[in-house]
Amino acid sequence: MTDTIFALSSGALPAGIAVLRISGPKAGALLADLSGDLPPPRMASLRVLRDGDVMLDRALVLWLPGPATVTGEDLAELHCHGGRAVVAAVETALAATDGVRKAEAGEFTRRAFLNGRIDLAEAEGLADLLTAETELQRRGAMGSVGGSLSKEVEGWRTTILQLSAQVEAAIDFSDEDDVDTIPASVASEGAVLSAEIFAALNRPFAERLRDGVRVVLAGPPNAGKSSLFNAMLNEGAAIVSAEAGTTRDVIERPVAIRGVPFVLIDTAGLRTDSAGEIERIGIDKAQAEMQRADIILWLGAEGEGPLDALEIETKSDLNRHVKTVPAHMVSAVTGQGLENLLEGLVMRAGALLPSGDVPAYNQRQRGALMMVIAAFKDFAELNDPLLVAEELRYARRALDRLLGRESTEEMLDALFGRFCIGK
Ligand SMILES: Nc1nc2c(ncn2[C@@H]2O[C@H](COP(=O)(O)OP(=O)(O)OP(=O)(O)O)[C@@H](O)[C@H]2O)c(=O)[nH]1
Ligand SMILES: [K+]
Ligand SMILES: [Mg+2]
Repeated sequence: MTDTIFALSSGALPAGIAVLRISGPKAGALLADLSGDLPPPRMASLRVLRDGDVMLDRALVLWLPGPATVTGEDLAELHCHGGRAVVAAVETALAATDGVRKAEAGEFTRRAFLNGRIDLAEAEGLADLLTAETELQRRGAMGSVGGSLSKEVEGWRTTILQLSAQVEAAIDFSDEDDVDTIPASVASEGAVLSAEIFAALNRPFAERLRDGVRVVLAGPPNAGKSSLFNAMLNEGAAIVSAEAGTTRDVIERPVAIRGVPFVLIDTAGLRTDSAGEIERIGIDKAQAEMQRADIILWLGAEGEGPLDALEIETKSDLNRHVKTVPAHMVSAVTGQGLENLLEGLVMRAGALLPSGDVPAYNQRQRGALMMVIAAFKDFAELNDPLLVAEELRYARRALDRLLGRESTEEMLDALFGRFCIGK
């Protein structure tokens, strides 16, 4: 029999309320033992919880019989007082029963998946949601949890099944030794599907929301990179001084600007002459960061930075007007132009990040979509229906894997390990 699992599903203790969730075949019996009777299903009831003769707490309890629950199993919830001793006492009482134990990280969600309550893409979205720190990340993850990603993939899967049916019919109706006609519609519909999936692969990746847009501040020594970096973060993270070559190491800070996740990166000033050994290493690192950057703020002489960099005129309080057409003029001292710069970055990030309106695919999911495209690649040239049927099966299986209908234990461990205990 499956273990019955329990965990604290609410936040860290002490807290106003602690929600203990129990899932599995013994959930009902445990609840009845603790609260004296099994309360009516799906209604919050106030009960005194007891372990034998010992009163543990007065709690709001919920009895949610399966399978129509989040885990697909019998479920009970105890809304206790959020003291450490109270929760510890209730947990000890629960664990005393055979076949009942504390849940592992992500185990509730894993059961929901195994019981078909959510598919794998939704579980991944949920993992992202629990770690989301910005509003945009939350909306992106909602796209998976709400099932818009799964719906899109389901649509492709249905098309593949229909194509398979057409090919199977062609095989059935042809003569034994003359199996070489594939309906023209199969090739054309296959090409349309393949193009659609290709377009989806070209959307911004789901990971981009988690990792943030990388903005690198670059330019010669003393251009004011570290000063601007500090001003944008509103903190003194980087050392600023009048000495050229102050910054050596790369300094990076994640920051949410208007709900959009960014990583700001301060780098060593670029120069070839008079740089000592340590500074030289810093310059190499700066150049590597510029390669990786999504957006480069160029604080050096106009036109001397990378082609797609944003020309920034710094120290605008000094009224030097050294650039003819700067994208932004800013002063780290007075804060002039700073808001405009941040606004401009948010606008630029829009094109680089998933919008939340269209599904975004993560690396694992993109791998599956690539396999579908590979299966469709030589479709038009294959005139053996048996081969085409095989390719279609392969494509369908790739989508099944995407949705988790064919998943390995190893992959599940990796995914559900990302969750915290109690989820
Ligand atoms: N007036 C004025 N001075 C600034 C401004 N920003 C930076 N400075 C000054 O310019 C000098 C260099 O600033 P940093 O921020 O250290 O320049 P950096 O580009 O990081 O220099 P390195 O790390 O050495 O490459 C310091 O003396 C700053 O006080 C500004 O907006 N206005
Ligand atoms: K400096
Ligand atoms: Mg610096």
